[in-house]
Amino acid sequence: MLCLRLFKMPIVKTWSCRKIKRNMNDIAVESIPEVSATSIKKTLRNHTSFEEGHTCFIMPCNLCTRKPKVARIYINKTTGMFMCSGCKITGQWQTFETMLGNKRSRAKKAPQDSIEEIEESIKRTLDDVTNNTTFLRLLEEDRLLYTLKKFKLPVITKSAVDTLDVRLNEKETQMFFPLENIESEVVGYRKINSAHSIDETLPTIKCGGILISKPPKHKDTAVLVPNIPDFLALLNAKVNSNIVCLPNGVSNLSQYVLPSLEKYKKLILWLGNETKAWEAARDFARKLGEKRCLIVRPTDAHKLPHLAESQDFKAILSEAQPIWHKSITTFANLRADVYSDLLNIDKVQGVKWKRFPTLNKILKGHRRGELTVITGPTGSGKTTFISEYSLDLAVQGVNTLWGSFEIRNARLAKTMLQQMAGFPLDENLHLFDDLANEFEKLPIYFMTFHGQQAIKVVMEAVEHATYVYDIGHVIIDNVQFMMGMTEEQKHLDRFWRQDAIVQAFRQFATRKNCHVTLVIHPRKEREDEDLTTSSIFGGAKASQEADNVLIIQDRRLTSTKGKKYLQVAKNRYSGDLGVMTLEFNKAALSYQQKTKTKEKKKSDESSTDSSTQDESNVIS
Ligand SMILES: Nc1ncnc2c1ncn2[C@@H]1O[C@H](COP(=O)(O)OP(=O)(O)OP(=O)(O)O)[C@@H](O)[C@H]1O
Repeated sequence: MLCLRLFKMPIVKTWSCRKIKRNMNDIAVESIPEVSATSIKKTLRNHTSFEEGHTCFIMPCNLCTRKPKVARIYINKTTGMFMCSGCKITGQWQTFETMLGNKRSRAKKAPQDSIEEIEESIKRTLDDVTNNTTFLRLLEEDRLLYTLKKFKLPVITKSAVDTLDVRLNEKETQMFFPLENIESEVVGYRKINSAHSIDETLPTIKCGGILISKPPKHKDTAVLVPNIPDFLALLNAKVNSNIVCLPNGVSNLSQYVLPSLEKYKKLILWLGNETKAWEAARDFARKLGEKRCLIVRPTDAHKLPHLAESQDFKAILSEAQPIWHKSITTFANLRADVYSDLLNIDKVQGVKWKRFPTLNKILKGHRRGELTVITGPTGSGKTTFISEYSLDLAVQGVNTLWGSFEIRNARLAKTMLQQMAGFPLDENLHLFDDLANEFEKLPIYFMTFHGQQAIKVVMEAVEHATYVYDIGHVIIDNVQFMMGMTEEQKHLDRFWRQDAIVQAFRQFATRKNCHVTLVIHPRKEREDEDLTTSSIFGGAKASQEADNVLIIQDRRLTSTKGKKYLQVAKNRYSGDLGVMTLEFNKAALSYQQKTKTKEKKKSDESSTDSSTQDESNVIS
């Protein structure tokens, strides 16, 4: 309860268990709409004419009463989320259906109170910023130079600054970049700080505003960059395309900004050379429609614009490559991919754990699109370990979705918080707020399922979250909680049912380029024997389909000096196998590997028994 209250967890009504909850800075509860592009089309056809855009269905808005011009409604093809360019109302597909009069309710109007609320919050933000700031372009040249440097922004020409309606507060500590919606109306600001804290979108990302260069270029092309400095560097270079700064950088691409990008036929993604940026480019392209996306390949010759302002930007943009390959392709088309894979071998190997260097040695890193299965005796610490392994990755920006069916989310969050802190929380309650604030910033989402669930329902929630939050790592603890029987499954035995679940997650991981970690209990085995890949419960499917198999082995029961360790029993990426000793720090609930001094290493090597000397034993 303490955790619930202090984590500001929203109270979730129980009308449906099909919810995903973000219990951190964004406390919105997202219900999972049961929609597909086909079902949306079918409903729309019965009511009105519509166009099919790259990411949305677009139709005139007959619902909004105060139209500035011809207002249009944009309906996301994947989630059914709608947004009106006139009154700015936005909501879930079910609400839209209700407004169309398709459901039980006969209401045919958008709820006026929500429209007023949205308009009011936009107006308040715009007034607030206008009243408390002046245009950056009004500064004298010397002062402008000084201010740009203070904000660590590229030094751009006065004529480039003149094209933007950027505003500066009186103290010259905050800058406000205008965000426009699809109708080129300013609907908010992106606020940056001279103290370099995290940028803020005002009033909310739900207004769908993006930062676009001015004046608009007639060409239907836009270059998408992750940061304001990149935006300014390209603006200064007068590239021949529109420039758009993504509101959340490479962290995620919100569905609310997709309508604002509908008008571009060609999008060039220039997101940078980091692993995260590289993955984001592929994910975002899928969301934006791969066929209209080109990518600036991450090579050393293509740094982000603000990192090397002397690069030939125009040449780099003209060499951007399509991300989409036809079903049949040739090596000539793949050549650029192969080259950049080889050039970025370290990044291709995945995100490295900070806490588990031995895992990096064996597995090389955590890669998208793979399936990891972890097993171990009951109570051996599977959840505790996976919690820390996923926390480590989330701290490094891996967007993570947890499905904890066995233990409550609040308890899991408490474990993670303690692992992040490294000390017992109950003895340090005075530090709680600071820690919780830090934890809230992590891209971790929790599914609110508890107890037995049908695989279909879970998969829908996982697919939805992956689209909306750009999830890169899904953890299911544990698979046995999806074995509940539906009518069609009654004839299948438990092994077959589990195989079907593993198969579903395998396909999901590959299709969505998302890493899935499944916790699976072992079969009943003799306690004095080590577990092996064939000890995993179910048929052979789990170990066959998995890219990585991790087993927690507990030798403490069979040997006086025996330890607990994690065995990598399968590793499809490099083939290396090995073990990592798990030394438990109860105060931190952590298995974090200690960095040993040379002397300690020497004395350990001479004293460990054969079963445990394998601290970082890699078998190639
Ligand atoms: N090496 C360890 N030594 C002592 N206690 C541990 C160790 N690892 C985990 N624990 C504690 O043991 C308890 C059970 O751990 P955990 O829930 O992670 O195990 P599990 O394998 O996931 O369990 P289950 O099989 O029930 O799913 C927790 O309270 C955890 O803090």
